Amino acid sequence: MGKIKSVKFKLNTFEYEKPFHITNSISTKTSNIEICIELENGILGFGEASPSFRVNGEKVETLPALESIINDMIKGYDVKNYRQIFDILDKFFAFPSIKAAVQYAVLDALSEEIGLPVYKLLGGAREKIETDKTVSIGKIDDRVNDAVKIFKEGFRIIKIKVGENLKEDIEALERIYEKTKGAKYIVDANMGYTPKEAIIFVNELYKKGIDINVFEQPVKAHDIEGLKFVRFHSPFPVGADESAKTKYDVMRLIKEEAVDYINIKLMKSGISDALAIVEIVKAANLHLMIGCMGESSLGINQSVHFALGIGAFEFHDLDSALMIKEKKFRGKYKTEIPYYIAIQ
Ligand SMILES: C[C@H](N)C(=O)N[C@H](CCC(=O)O)C(=O)O
Ligand SMILES: [Mg+2]
Repeated sequence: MGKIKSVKFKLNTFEYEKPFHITNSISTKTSNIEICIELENGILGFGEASPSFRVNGEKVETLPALESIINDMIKGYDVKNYRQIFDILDKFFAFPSIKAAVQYAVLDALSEEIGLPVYKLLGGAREKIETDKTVSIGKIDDRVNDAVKIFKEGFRIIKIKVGENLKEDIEALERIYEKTKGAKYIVDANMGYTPKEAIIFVNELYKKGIDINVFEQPVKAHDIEGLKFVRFHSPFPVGADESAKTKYDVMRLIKEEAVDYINIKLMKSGISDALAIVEIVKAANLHLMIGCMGESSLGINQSVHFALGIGAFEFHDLDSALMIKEKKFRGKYKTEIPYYIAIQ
């Protein structure tokens, strides 16, 4: 029987290879909750929550308290009826990373039970996706060296963090562009600019002939008017990340015509809202990318299967597992830089 017998939580901490510096935040480690669902027939399903206090107000230390509550609420449900379980987990909207990880563990257990990979359960749209890799904020020389290293490693989409110093950001972009011609760029300000600074930034780059594929979250999460202002004064597409957590956020962003791209992260939305957001964004004829927080390979596995299954994303920013020290790779996919490839 595919009925849930137990749900177990385990705290795992991973060190970043080097400090991960984005606007107003420097991380040296990431602490995640591993979820293991055991079915009555002994089958196991795994997921991982990588909570973000910065984005969702989730503190990792508080999350183990949910273990017994979630057990009480979903024990005895059959994973074949996973929509019933998703509806229950939707009530944990204040803990989106836990919602994501438990929802994924349910799909993983079902996948093991019926012998079909999760990406096939979700639609099997693609066999391969391309990821970017990220350059942190830092001294200009370090940012350029990091970008060149990433390019030489074989990545052709480079994510560049900006937002703490407009002048240095412009210089960094100019020098990175000179050394990585042929690459595509996602530039992420993580809410660091005012709307006016954001416009100066993109127009300076445009004048220098630098093309940006997505200008992600230039301004504060709740400044929807500011986002719209940037969108309509920017030569490049503008994306929402911190502004786009739930399907309701995304409906508002579309209504306000505030962005071109939505960055879906399972850690902000869970699987259930992420599925809804995909359809809403497609219906609005806008663009989708998928991103991550500080997931290890166990958590990135979730987004890889989601992206392969759904096949709707123009960009995949799924590099956190490439940025941390991990003893054992836990993904059910293959990595051939810059690609993540399905395994049957
Ligand atoms: C790691 C990924 N490339 C990334 O940049 N994610 C950030 C958020 C990460 C975090 O807050 O821990 C983003 O897209 O803003
Ligand atoms: Mg972002």
